Amino acid sequence: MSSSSNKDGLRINGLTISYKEGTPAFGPASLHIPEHGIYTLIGPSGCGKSTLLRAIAGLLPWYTGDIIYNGQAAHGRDPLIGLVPQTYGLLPWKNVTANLRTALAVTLPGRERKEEREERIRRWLEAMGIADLAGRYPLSLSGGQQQRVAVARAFALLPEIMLLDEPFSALDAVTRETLQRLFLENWRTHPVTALFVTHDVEEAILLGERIVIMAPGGRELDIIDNPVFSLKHEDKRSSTEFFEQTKLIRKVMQEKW
Ligand SMILES: Nc1ncnc2c1ncn2[C@@H]1O[C@H](COP(=O)(O)OP(=O)(O)OP(=O)(O)O)[C@@H](O)[C@H]1O
Repeated sequence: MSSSSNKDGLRINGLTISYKEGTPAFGPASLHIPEHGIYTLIGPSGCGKSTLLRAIAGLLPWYTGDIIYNGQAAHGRDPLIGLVPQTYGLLPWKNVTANLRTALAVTLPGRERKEEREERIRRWLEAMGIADLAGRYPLSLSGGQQQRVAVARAFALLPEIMLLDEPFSALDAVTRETLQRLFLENWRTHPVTALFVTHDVEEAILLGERIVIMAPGGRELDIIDNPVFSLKHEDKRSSTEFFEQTKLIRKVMQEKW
């Protein structure tokens, strides 16, 4: 492998994922996300978005083709992957700090001193604006607060790849906008290679350097440059670029879905 491929990012080559014999739930399709890139993925219900994320996360062994990270098979080498699910995935019997502590203990056993780990948990809770909720239990938190915990937990793992499966879709519009901004601010300070699945065209435009539009069956991926991404976050929605990009994406969706 050449040394340039060591920083190649996430590469999916001719990937086909099937749950059982018969029609594949995804693919065959290919996709490349450069290291430290963030792409959003939008597609109709049932086209295989979650299936793709699960396969990248190593939770679905039934695939053909390659999932490669920085030049090496992702699952032989196990790059650290943070997954943010739609339904938070928090342990209800543990408080917020203990939820993060458990995730770190499972994922990075014995890799750092206790004080360092506790400090990192504290910093990420602060970065997500929930330091005051550290001792609370998940079921006493609102959906938006639980999702902040889930995002803090994913970042605290210091993953190489972050996969987000419609993490903000259950939230009201205002909470959702706050979390989009907060997520992006944190991603900019810690630019992990990320694939963010969403149903929402606006969210895809606000958060993706490039936008992947998936056709039914996950066999065709259109990858669209996104000039909106480089604008200041608070200026994005009112920009001409945002308006034009929305039109473009809707057009592709109408043609392909
Ligand atoms: N555990 C499973 N066993 C068998 N088939 C599955 C399983 N999970 C998903 N599928 C099938 O795989 C296909 C893709 O599902 P997937 O959940 O990946 O779609 P999606 O694009 O994430 O949908 P949505 O946007 O509705 O969440 C669907 O046809 C679904 O029925």
